[in-house]
Amino acid sequence: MFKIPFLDLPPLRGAAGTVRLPGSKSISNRVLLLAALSEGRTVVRDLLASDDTAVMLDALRALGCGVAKDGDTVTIVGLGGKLLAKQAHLFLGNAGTAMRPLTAALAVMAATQGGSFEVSGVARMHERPIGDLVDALRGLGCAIDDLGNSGYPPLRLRGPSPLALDAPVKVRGDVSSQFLTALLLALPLVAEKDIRIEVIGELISKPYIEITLALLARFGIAVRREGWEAFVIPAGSRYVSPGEIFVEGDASSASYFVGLGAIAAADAPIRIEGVGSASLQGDVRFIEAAAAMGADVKAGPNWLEVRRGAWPLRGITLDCNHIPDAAMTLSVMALYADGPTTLTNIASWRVKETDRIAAMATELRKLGATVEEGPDWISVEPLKNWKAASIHTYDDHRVAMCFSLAAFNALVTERTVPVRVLEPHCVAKTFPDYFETLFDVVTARAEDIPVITIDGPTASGKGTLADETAKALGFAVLDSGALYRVTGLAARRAGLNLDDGHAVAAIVPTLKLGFRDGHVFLGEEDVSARLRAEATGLLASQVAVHPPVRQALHDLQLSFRRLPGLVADGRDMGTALFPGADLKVFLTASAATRAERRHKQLISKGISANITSLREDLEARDERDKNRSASPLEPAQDALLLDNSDLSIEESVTQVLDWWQQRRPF
Ligand SMILES: Nc1ncnc2c1ncn2[C@@H]1O[C@H](COP(=O)(O)OP(=O)(O)OP(=O)(O)O)[C@@H](O)[C@H]1O
Ligand SMILES: Nc1ccn([C@@H]2O[C@H](COP(=O)(O)O)[C@@H](O)[C@H]2O)c(=O)n1
Repeated sequence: MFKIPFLDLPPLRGAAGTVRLPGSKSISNRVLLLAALSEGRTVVRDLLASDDTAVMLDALRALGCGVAKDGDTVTIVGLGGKLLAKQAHLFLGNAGTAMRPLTAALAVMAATQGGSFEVSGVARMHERPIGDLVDALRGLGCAIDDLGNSGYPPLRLRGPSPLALDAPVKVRGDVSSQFLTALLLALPLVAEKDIRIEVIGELISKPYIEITLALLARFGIAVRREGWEAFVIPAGSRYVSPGEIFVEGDASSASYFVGLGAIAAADAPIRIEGVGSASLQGDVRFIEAAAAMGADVKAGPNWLEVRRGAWPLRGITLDCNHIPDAAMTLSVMALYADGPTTLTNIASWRVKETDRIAAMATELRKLGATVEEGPDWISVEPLKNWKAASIHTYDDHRVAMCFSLAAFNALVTERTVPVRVLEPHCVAKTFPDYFETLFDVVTARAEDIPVITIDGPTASGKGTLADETAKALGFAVLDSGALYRVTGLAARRAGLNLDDGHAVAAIVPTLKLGFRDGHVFLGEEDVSARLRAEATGLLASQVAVHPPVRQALHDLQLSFRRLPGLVADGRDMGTALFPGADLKVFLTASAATRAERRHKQLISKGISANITSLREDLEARDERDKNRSASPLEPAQDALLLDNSDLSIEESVTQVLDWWQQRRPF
């Protein structure tokens, strides 16, 4: 996950490949609660690992459930409907799928078994309505205290208190379908007689209720549905664990890749694994909306293949009540259409993680789009004159994921712009590795992928500065010195004459190099520590003088230029490898400072060293690097010089990030 303040997406141009979706959020949290209410053990496979499931799991632990995690499999030992803990304070973040059902289940259990439970969340959760559910539960006889504003969390659920289950339980269905879901999940716990739930108003988001009913059936509860107006939980209902259950991929998350295929999969399709025509989730019907806009979609039971069909996309007008979450994706696809796109019946957007109608309208306008909005609709015009924009994400995962599709503006305009996504880690709510997954299947022109080069003499701090800068921007790192070091080491081990450039160059293609978690592998051997030895540095500078060796390493170094960007450190990054780099830094420090730092570095690793000979070695290495004919160590003409003799690491990084920001259009 990109845990950084912003992520810049350079212009993207194509897409192809296979994406495996994370588990559905809606199914994951429902299944966890059902497993917790059942008796015995339930093995839940392919569970979504995200913020929302994490708060649910924490809550279940606090209530006394057994929870054992092994990768994306979680085993729950349920309560069998009996409260083990009679008091708990449950923090539920911004997870509506945890807040609403837990409120109902705990209110009902506290009423019948006694206890006191507080449920709270982040500030936005305390602005998300729950009053209709609370009213329904109070109507039943549950004792619920408002701990903040009436009608919103936080709440206290306490008991015992007598329940009146003879009359129908009434709940509004026109604000959030989660209120009805919460009652459907909670009331089987007390269904000694038939319990009838009646919906007031037009029920929205019906497909989510279908998920609830299907999962209830898997756990032994056969709810009788009377149209969408009434639901009857049969007398004697009892949760029975299915033993093992698989969570299907998240259909709402699929929408970004369906949109991606429609916009950018011009040659080969995007294959999406984990949802398909047999999916329980209503958002799978997003494919119909995407097809109406022009996407070419094929569907199997648990997979989708999407490629570009009509281009430009077609503007549409669509009632999106059945796909409220996925529909947000359409509003960004609309930028690539041939006419306006109007999405209606989306009032629920206003009470989600943020006011999504306002958020989408504001951020689309930043890109230059003409957008109109109403209480329950949004209309977006196609965009021709794109502006580089810094997209605010409102702590809303879907805003962040949707706007990644704006990075394909190169497909409709000559004047391409990058897109900055602020706080990209908000995707952790449902799809922590969203951007990594996206980068695996999209393509950009190499010259569009930003590069920062950091060249300079030995021990000036290039590697440290490159690592920290890359971390701040989410970029990859090329430690080109490591490639010369590994070549020198391998040549020495092979007994080669290091003055024979052709012989040394010939072993480069045979090296079985691996780069994993910041370590360098030669075959199966982790040679990272060996490479950092001073002696290996000297071997490196000996082999680095040969043009054939430099040529042999050339393409390998270029291959590090990957999305979303690269920081490359070495001696000739700005002069030879990336002459068009967006920012070039030439980093220096006095020889005395550098020798002192290297000395400290070695001593801290428990390696004894002599500061005078270290200084002699590094000066000798610098001399050789400066005076060789092939790509000598020298600043590029357009490099910015940074002498960090008197700067801390943090100050150096801040300087480079300032220079970088000055070059950005945001
Ligand atoms: N600005 C700085 N202030 C203090 N110490 C620093 C600074 N920059 C780097 N260092 C320290 O100096 C040492 C050498 O830094 P680093 O290994 O990054 O240099 P390098 O230029 O990449 O070296 P080489 O050329 O040998 O690969 C490290 O211990 C690092 O923590
Ligand atoms: N772009 C580069 C990088 C390194 N070298 C040579 O490798 C030696 C080791 O580099 P470190 O950065 O790991 O210290 C260095 O002294 C150079 O001779 C190079 O030529 N070009």
